[in-house]
Amino acid sequence: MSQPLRLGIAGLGTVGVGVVKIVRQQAALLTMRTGREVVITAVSARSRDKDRGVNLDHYAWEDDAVALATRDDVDVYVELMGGEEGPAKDSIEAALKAGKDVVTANKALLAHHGQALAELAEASGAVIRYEAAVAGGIPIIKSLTEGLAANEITRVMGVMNGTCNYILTRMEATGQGYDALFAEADALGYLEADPNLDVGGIDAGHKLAILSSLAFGTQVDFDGVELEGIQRISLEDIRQAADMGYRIKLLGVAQMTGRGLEQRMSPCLVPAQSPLGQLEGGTNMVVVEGSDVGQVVLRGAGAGEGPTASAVMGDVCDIARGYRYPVFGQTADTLKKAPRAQSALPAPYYLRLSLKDKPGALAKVAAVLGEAGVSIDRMRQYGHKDNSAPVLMVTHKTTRADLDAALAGIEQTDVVTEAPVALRIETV
Ligand SMILES: NC(=O)C1=CN([C@@H]2O[C@H](COP(=O)(O)OP(=O)(O)OC[C@H]3O[C@@H](n4cnc5c(N)ncnc54)[C@H](O)[C@@H]3O)[C@@H](O)[C@H]2O)C=CC1
Ligand SMILES: N[C@@H](CC=O)C(=O)O
Ligand code: NA
Repeated sequence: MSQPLRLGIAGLGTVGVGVVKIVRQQAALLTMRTGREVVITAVSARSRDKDRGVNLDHYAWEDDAVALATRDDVDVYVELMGGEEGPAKDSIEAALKAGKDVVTANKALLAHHGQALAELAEASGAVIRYEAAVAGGIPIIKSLTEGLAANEITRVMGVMNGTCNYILTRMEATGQGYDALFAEADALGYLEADPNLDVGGIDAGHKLAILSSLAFGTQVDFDGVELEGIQRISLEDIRQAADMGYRIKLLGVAQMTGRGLEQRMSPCLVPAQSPLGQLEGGTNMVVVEGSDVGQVVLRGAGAGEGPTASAVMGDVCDIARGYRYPVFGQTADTLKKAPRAQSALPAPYYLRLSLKDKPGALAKVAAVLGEAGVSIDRMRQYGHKDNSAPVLMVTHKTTRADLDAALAGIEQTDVVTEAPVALRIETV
């Protein structure tokens, strides 16, 4: 039998503890499947004394992640601390420079520094694996880099943030507000250290940027993702959408067009009975369209201890077996910088407006929409609060550019009491 594969794990939170448990509980299975014993030699986290429900006595302790990453008895550095800068970045760079393979769940880091890290890995002959970084337990990175490698990918889309899907579906099911649901998502281990990354759509945007690189052979371009979070979605929006046969999902879409790479992550209405519409709780779904394979749909747990640790350990198994390929599926020097493009594909939009309750207000809004070339399909005024009158509209198909022009015009009128909520309706 080959030498054991020795892991050094930095970060002993939700994911790190999950990884320790799998290494312990599945030791025989891991050896059988990889032909190598997989062991942990050293660990690191902020607090040594914290009770994490797992016994860490057998492992060496390092206070400093860089020291852990470069230890002689560590073959694979497993970074599970998180953060796009600081110890996560420093320690991964140190590991790569020392020629050690890296496994990480850190999408923020890869979204911001993926290209530089890929170049560093290639220069040192090391690999970086990151299945856990996108859609948790769903093997989407492996699917794109291996199973679908012979396809020209035309589109990648999906629901990629467990927290947002949990909050949106639980709001609908329980009528509760954000605060209570944050606490539930936290208890399930879904939240980022800064939950604004979740509800702001940023975490899902990081994931989409990584998938775009793999799908289209481009350098990761997180700043090119058009981002919108779920913070402005109210229970009222969820109920009105349900009433029309839709559910609201934080949906990411990336596609390469003749004009450039489109990447958008925003709350959208999708048909309630569609596969995306039926996703509950922390479940994610990724849809890939390939030139030869057609459409492939992957669904599973996008966050939480077990699913995320499962993905980390899948990467560890690949390294134990000796699978090695470039970080984004092709060498870093072949990854292109794609021009950015806004979606030109027209779609209907859901609009929720809060109008001043006075004569002529609605007429003014209708006029602005008309001038921008946005026509109204359906409209409903559904009850007054104080001096405002909530109005719901569904537009005919329109481009985002025309809609943005209309929204800007509406905000300039003196008849709205707050910025409109505009959600694309996807017929997926
Ligand atoms: N929780 C989840 O469902 C998922 C998490 N991830 C990613 O996995 C990584 C870890 O996430 P969680 O386990 O949820 O986080 P966590 O907050 O539960 O645990 C983080 C661990 O890292 C340690 N740590 C953090 N900053 C540190 C520093 N500066 N120096 C030393 N130790 C430090 C903490 O002490 C803690 O042990 C993050 O990159 C996250 O985005 C990815 C997919 C799913
Ligand atoms: N905070 C993330 C964790 C997994 O990536 C999420 O909720 O999806
Ligand atoms: Na994954």
